[in-house]
Amino acid sequence: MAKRARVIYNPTSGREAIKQNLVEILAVFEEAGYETSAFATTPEPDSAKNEARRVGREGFDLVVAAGGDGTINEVVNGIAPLRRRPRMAVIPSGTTNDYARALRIPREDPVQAAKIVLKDQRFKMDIGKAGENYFINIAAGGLLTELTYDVPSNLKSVFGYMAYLVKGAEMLPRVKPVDMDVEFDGETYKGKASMFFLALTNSIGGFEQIVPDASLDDGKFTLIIVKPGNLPALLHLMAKALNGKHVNDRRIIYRKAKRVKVKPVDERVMVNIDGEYGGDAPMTFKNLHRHIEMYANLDKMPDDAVVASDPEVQEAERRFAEEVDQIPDDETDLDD
Ligand SMILES: Nc1ncnc2c1ncn2[C@@H]1O[C@H](COP(=O)(O)OP(=O)(O)OP(=O)(O)O)[C@@H](O)[C@H]1O
Repeated sequence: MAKRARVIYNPTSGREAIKQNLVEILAVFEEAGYETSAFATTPEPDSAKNEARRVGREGFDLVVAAGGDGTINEVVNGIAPLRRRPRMAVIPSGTTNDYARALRIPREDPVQAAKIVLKDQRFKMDIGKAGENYFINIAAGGLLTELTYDVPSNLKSVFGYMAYLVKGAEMLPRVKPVDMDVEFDGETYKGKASMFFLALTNSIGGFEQIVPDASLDDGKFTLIIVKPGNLPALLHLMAKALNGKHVNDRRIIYRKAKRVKVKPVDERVMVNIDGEYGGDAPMTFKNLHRHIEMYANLDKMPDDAVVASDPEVQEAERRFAEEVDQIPDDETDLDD
């Protein structure tokens, strides 16, 4: 029987880029040997997820998630619980496109993104399970969580993670460290933390240095716990994170872990999963090793200058650096 592919696309995302190129995109998957059909998502919740699950159950061989990060996350959530899971491909058309960045898939032209399938390069990617939800990029609690809800989406789209940082500088006085127990692969952190995050890729909001050594299929999350600090201390840490120098900073815990449990002692901690609210802690996070087979561009590409070359991101970086520069060094110590 011919291999079957379903392109699940968000007709509204990225100025309708996918919709406008749909005929060509379908032709690419046909050329790759798939009998290909398309499904346009609707505004109803879980539309992409339900369709992905349906075709997965029907035995389709490939599901193509075409849209923004939200659509891709839904497709993953649709197929992740299935025993027999179809392969996945990604055509980015949203604004941040973190997954496409991590998979080195072209982000400007959806037809070029589709053509990655013709290289026939695939690998089995780790995904995370957070409570009952699945994620492929990041789960976070504390500062980052609040920021994601507060940053207007147009700002988020232009500046990516930089927007979180700039906005974060304004919000930090409101961010209270929370007492929590974090268990990770037999170790425990007990104490106050400003934020924690668990990353699967090294691309978070278009910001590639936060997890400089992330591997997509090592079976482990990169866990970062940010210990409490005053406003300048945290800003300083973020400035270091801009060039990946935070990994050995004593104000954070930086570990690889397969299983992480976060338990706040008595306060509410909202958990952000791939950019959306995903429930409250206590929550257990599991790394599902090599769970989804994914088409990617596995050729070694030149070091990504992508973020740095974006003038808007550069401007955000400059503004952020200015703010951090105004902080006297002696204020950057921990206040715990
Ligand atoms: N036909 C549609 N009409 C209106 N909204 C839709 C439709 N299909 C999906 N949506 C909504 O689009 C959202 C998902 O957007 P998606 O992540 O694909 O793109 P984006 O928001 O442009 O990208 P990004 O997340 O990268 O900013 C979901 O909230 C979903 O309900």
